[in-house]
Amino acid sequence: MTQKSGFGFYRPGAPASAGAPGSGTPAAPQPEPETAEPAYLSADAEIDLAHDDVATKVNETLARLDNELIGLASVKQRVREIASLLLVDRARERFGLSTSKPTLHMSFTGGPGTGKTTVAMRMAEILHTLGYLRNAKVHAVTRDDLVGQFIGHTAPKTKEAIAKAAGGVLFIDEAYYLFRAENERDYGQEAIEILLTEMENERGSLVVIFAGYADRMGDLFAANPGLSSRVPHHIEFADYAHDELMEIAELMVEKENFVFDEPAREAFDEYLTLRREKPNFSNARSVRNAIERTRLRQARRLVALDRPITKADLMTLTADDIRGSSHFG
Ligand SMILES: Nc1ncnc2c1ncn2[C@@H]1O[C@H](COP(=O)(O)OP(=O)(O)OP(=O)(O)O)[C@@H](O)[C@H]1O
Repeated sequence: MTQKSGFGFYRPGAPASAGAPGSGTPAAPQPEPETAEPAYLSADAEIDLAHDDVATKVNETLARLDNELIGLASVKQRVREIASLLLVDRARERFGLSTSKPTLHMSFTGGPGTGKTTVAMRMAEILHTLGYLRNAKVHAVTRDDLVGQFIGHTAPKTKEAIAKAAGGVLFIDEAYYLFRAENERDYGQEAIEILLTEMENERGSLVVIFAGYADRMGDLFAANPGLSSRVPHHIEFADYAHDELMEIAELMVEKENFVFDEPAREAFDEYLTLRREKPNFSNARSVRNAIERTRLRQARRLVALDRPITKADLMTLTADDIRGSSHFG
């Protein structure tokens, strides 16, 4: 038989549910509860891992991740693996099978605009659904939010950021800036020490994700072995290939109820070739910015038209809208 009850996250050691309140008749003196033994499932109970309420919600989030992000096959695979591990842990706990509490701190390495923040948001949802986090919030910070300029300023700043993230995810973007090899007395080290303590103490209610370029993150972990040992999950985000960036552009355009006509598609393809060679190219973020500027040029073109406009006009981004970019200059 498939058990369908009690899908709230069940932690061994937590008191068993008190059950329904009384029927209204005067309460007879209740015997002392014997022990607060958790109500584990019986050995012959079954759990439908693929379809119970929690698994269904997790699968919905994974499906959303699949649909909203083009490519990233290995990232999606890693997220799926972590979710599966936690679903199985949860099932084991319900049978009273002891499982060590997982450490869920992570590093997301990769260039800008490769989807790290978006995946962090979905990860937070999954961890919340599975009961590992109290909420699904991601509090994103950078060095400046954690490290002060003067002595005594760093600890309160770091603690405040941790307090804001409590119960959810603390996402530290460009985390390697916390470590400055050239300056032993840099206050970043103080922030790292506090993070380390809180990552251990708050294991059940805070997940820290360190994000940034892989090589520089490697330096941070190499210089801080204590940090490295507390971050067991490493997920790598590759730069997108040209065709993936085209697909990302099409997806973004479609989501906003726009279309590229065929010449616009060709123009955007050329734009990408030019833009990728220039400095500060930021993968999908650059694509999003380019589309926003294209929309500005479309708007300028439409308001200048000396004829009434149609729905198709409002939806269509043309080659001219794209070729107005300075990158074609
Ligand atoms: N694979 C993808 N498919 C579709 N959209 C994507 C993809 N990757 C990123 N995006 C979009 O690009 C934008 C930037 O992504 P995101 O902020 O997640 O990246 P990031 O790696 O955290 O970047 P940064 O470090 O620059 O903040 C977002 O609008 C996101 O939705």
